[in-house]
Formats: sequence, structure tokens, C-alpha cells
Amino acid sequence: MALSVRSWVANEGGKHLVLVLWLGANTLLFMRTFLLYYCGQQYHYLHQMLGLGLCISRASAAVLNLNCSLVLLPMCRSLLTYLRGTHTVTSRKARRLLDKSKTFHVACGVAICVFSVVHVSAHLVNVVNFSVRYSEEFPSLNVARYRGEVRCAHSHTHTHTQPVLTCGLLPQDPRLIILTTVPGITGILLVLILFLMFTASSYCIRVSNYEIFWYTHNLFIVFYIILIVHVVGGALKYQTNFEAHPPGCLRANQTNPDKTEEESGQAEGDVWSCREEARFQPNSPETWLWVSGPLCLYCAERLYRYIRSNSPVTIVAVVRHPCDVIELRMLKKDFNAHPGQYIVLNCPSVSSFENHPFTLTACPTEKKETLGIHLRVVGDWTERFTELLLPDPGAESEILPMVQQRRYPKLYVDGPFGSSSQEVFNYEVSLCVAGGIGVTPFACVLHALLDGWRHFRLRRLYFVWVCRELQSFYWFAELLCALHHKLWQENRPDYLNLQLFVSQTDGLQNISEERYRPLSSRLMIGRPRWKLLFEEIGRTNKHKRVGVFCCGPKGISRTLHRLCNSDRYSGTTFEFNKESFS
Ligand SMILES: NC(=O)C1=CN([C@@H]2O[C@H](COP(=O)(O)OP(=O)(O)OC[C@H]3O[C@@H](n4cnc5c(N)ncnc54)[C@H](OP(=O)(O)O)[C@@H]3O)[C@@H](O)[C@H]2O)C=CC1
Ligand code: HEM
Repeated sequence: MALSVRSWVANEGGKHLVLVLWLGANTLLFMRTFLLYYCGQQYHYLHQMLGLGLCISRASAAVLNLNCSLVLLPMCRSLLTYLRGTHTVTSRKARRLLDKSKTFHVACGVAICVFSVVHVSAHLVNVVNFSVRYSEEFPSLNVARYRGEVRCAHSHTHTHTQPVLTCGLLPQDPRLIILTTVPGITGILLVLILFLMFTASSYCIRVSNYEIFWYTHNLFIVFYIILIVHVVGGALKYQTNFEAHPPGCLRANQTNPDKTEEESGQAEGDVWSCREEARFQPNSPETWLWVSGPLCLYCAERLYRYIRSNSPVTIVAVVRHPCDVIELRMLKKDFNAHPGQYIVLNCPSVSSFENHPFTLTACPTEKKETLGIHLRVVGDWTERFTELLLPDPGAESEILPMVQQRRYPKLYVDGPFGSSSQEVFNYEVSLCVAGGIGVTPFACVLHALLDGWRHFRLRRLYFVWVCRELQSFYWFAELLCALHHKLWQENRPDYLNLQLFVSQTDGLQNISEERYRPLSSRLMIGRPRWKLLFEEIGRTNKHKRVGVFCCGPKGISRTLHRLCNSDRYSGTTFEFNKESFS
């Protein structure tokens, strides 16, 4: 499939532009800081002592400041949901960038790790140079206490020229300065925390043991506290009086060693004379200027989310569906949500710290104030949770009167949070592709259309649902048939183009119930032929912009993403919107 530039720009242009801007900002900041310490008059003597190590350590520190302030912003989920939902961000292109918030967060996180390695390496070189190039001329510039410092555990006496060791310890590596200074110790702690966060953030750990990721990732609070302490060290100093003491000048009473006597006699009148001693003072830390804003914003976000999710929800019904799917209907005061959004569940009886995201399959409306999710029992958390909801394995479903609520486990709901599926209504034509339980983001969309399809921009919906087993379609069979009948009654049979695929079948199967006839007549065997589907949609929607939404196994989203970027079909542009819990 040839790449279509227009499709590629429509799908990838925005995020690549943000990436280029972010890389540009990092590069500019690194170069600007590097040159400041390389050529800046106020750092002339410090640069003389430390060389490139000074420039690289400071330039990498500036990039760390930038990314430590950016890394939290994509995780202000409620703020992002507000921006997406209220159309504060009017452009759909800009709103679609919100889907990449987690990716941007990871990019900043990786930049923090990479530049931390650069920063630490450069400072290790600086520590050696502080010791080897100890300056007798400007003692206040030093971090080491004397040239080739030897650190003893005991005090020792100094003569005017050379220290006299009174302790019997062997000369220690001057880099042990790191273990006895605030910047050194805090720097080591920061590296250890980052190492834990980075390694525990890997996909395999997040999928296999989310708790490990969650525990280690919340070390970010400790990370920021130590980071603020780290920078107050005041180890690096700048010259404050370079007008009165031009860098490189020599004091009047000192001859210039490289000049003969009569030449140095001119020391009085020529540029060599300094009007006063060089004076230095520690750099004022900038990190808190960078991180205080995003940190306060994120803390406000977590406080808001804590207050909002602090009261347990009321479980009003638990329904067991085929293929290990459980439907949960709940009531929560003042809970409003839009189709396509998701919530995060916390059930202390299962795990105090585990929070699991689930897409809403039913949003509260005027007619029905319950919110609902469908969860597939696939892991230890969902298994334990289901046992608590339906202790009796044989129980089909329980729609309990309110009086019996006390039996259910306490359940806390955080959210709702935004996702790309909210954009389905903002296209004239949308294609929703669901793989298995990945249908959940689109269930709310179908509910919303059932409640009233006319007031959306959406004029045609292609709905493709691929499942392993035929029974899976029963999860939303009622909903699909109800929408189908409503559209036929309102004379818009072409509004919904429904295609169901059952991929694992050992022979012809069908949905036999008469009431589900609209489904059985749209049921096909095997996987969809995506290219034919795109060509068909392109032919019937020439020169339009079609929103493509996908939720399901990665294989499907990868295939659809590639097709959206490939040759345009009859001038139609397909915009790919991948579902992820951003
Ligand atoms: N909001 C969200 O982000 C949500 C995401 N999900 C995700 O959705 C996925 C659904 O899981 P599950 O229900 O187990 O799905 P399944 O593993 O049962 O797969 C569903 C269907 O997708 C088909 N399929 C897989 N790859 C392709 C492909 N490349 N082309 C065409 N068809 C394909 C399978 O066909 P075959 O049998 O031939 O392999 C199968 O029929 C999960 O990975 C889950 O993480 C789920 C809910 C919400
Ligand atoms: C100093 C560095 C970092 C900080 C301060 C940081 C902070 C955070 C915060 C506050 C969250 C939000 C948790 C929530 O509200 O749900 C988060 C989530 C996340 N972080 Fe980081 N992080 C850092 C580094 C990284 C790195 C290096 C990676 C990956 C390589 C990473 C991957 C993730 C992922 C994938 C999530 C989303 C978890 C989810 O929603 O499933 N982070 N991070």
C-alpha cells in the first residue's frame, strides 16, 4: 500500500509537529546553556577549572528542568478531559493530540532518564577536576578542600602549604566527595528512583504486574522532593564582579609570568590590571521555578480526583454475560459522563492500591441515572472482583433491590476521563471497529444514538465488530437491534452499516432468536477484509473525511492505522483515532 501524503499529514502531522517542537526546545535549551557556561564571562574561571564537564552538566540540567516540568502535564487527566469535553480546544486536530498524552509523558520520562545519565557522568568528571585543578588563586570557587583532596574520616592539621595527614587512611578517591555533599547524595538517590521508575514502567511489567509499576511510579513524589533539595547545593559559583575584575586579568602587583620585566612593568597601565579581587557566589537554583507550576497543578488534580472519588458508589445490578463478561451497573451522585469516556475502579477488598480503567458502556442520562461497565474476567483482579460480586458461580444475574446493597464490596470510581471515542459524533462519517470486548467504548456511542441521533454531526456510522465466539455478540445484541429498528422506523436505514464477524468457528453458526434477526442477517464468518471495507467506504463517501475508531487487539489497530495512511480511496481521507486509556 503506497503512502498517501495527505492521509499521513492528516493522521501523523499533528503529533510529529509536537515532537519536532519538543525536540527543538530541548536542543535550543541545551545549546543556549552550554554556550553560557562555555563563553559566559561570569563562568570564565569555573570553566577554566572544570572544562567541558561544566558546560555539559549544566546544559543537561537545563533539559532535565524542562522535562521534569513537562512530564506531569500529560497526567493531569481531569484537565485533559475538561479540555477535550468542553471543546475549549475547538480544533479537532488539536483535540486528537490529547490522545497522545501518555506517549508524550513517556517521551519526557525517557528524556529525563537519558539526560540524567549525561548529567551524572559530567558531574563525575567535574568532581575529579574540582580536586585535580584545585584553585589556590580563587579558593571560594573550589568544592574540594585542597588540590588532590584526600578525604579522611578524622580531622587533620593543615600547614600553610601542604596538608599534614594525621590519619592513617589511604588516599581516597576524590569522587567520595559525592558521598559527603548534598548534591552528591541527593543525586545518587535521584538516579536510584529514576532507575526503579523507568524499569518498572516497561510494558511487560505494566501488563504482568501493574502493582509493581504503580508502587514504583508513585515514588515520583519523593523524586521531586529530593530534586528540590538537590539543586540548593550551591556547589557551582559564578563571578559577580567581572566589570571590576575582567576574567583573565591579573592583579596590579603581580607580574605576568609570560612577560619580561620591562613588559610586565606595563602591567600597571594595560588590560592586565584588575581593580579588585574576583568575587563568586553560588548559582541561584532554577528547578523550583520550572517544576512548581506543573507540580501544584498535578497535586490539585490528584486532590480533586481524591475528593471526587472518595465516596463509594452504589452497585444496583450485576449481570453475567457469555464468554466471561460481567456487566456492572452503578449509581454515583453528581456523576456526569459522555459516550467514549472511561472510569478507574478501585475495590479495596481486592487491592487497596490497584486502580483499573474501564470504558463506560452506559452513561447516566435523564431517563436512566445508572452508569455501567462491561468487564472481561481475564486477570487476577477481575477474577477476585467477580467472586465478590457474584459469589455463587451459578448465579446468572442479580438485579438487586436497594435494600440488599450492603452485601457488595465497597467500590470507588474515579473519573470520568476522556478518550478518542468521544470524537465519533464529530465526523460526518465514522467507522467504529471493535475487537472482542473492545466494543465497550462504542456501546455508549450506540446508546447515545438510540437516545437521539439527529442532534449529532454524524450522518453515517459503519460499525464493524469482530469476535472469537458467536455468544459474544449477545453482550449488546438488544442495543444493536433497538438502534437498527429505530433508524428503520425513522426512515434512515442507511445511517447504521452494521457488520459482525465471528472469527473462530467450526462450521456455520447463526443467531437463531427471531428478535435478533437484524444481527443474524449481518453476520459473517472469519476476519473482515479491511482493504475492501475501506474501498467500499471511500466509494460511497467520496472526498469526505472519515473518522476511523478502533478498540481491540493491537493487530487490528495496527492494520487500520496503516490503511488510514495509505492510498486515499476515491479522494476520501481516513483519520485514525486509536483507543487507549490516555
Ligand atoms: N478502552 C479500551 O482501551 C479497551 C481496550 N480493550 C482491549 O481490547 C482487546 C479485546 O480483547 P478480547 O476481547 O480478548 O479480544 P480477542 O482476543 O477475543 O480478539 C477479538 C477478535 O479480534 C480478532 N482479531 C485479532 N487481530 C486481528 C486482526 N489483525 N485483524 C482482524 N481481526 C483480528 C480476533 O480474530 P482471531 O480469532 O482470528 O484472532 C478475534 O475475533 C484487549 O486487548 C483489550 O486490552 C478492551 C476494552 C476497552
Ligand atoms: C521523573 C520521571 C517521571 C515522573 C515524574 C512520572 C510521573 C507519572 C505520573 C504522575 C503518572 C500518573 C499516574 C496516574 O495519575 O495514573 C504517570 C503515569 C505513567 N508513567 Fe510516568 N513518570 C515518570 C517517568 C516515566 C517513564 C520513564 C516512563 C516510561 C518509560 C513512564 C511511563 C508512565 C506510564 C505508561 C504511565 C501511565 C500509567 C497508566 O495510566 O496506565 N513514566 N507517570
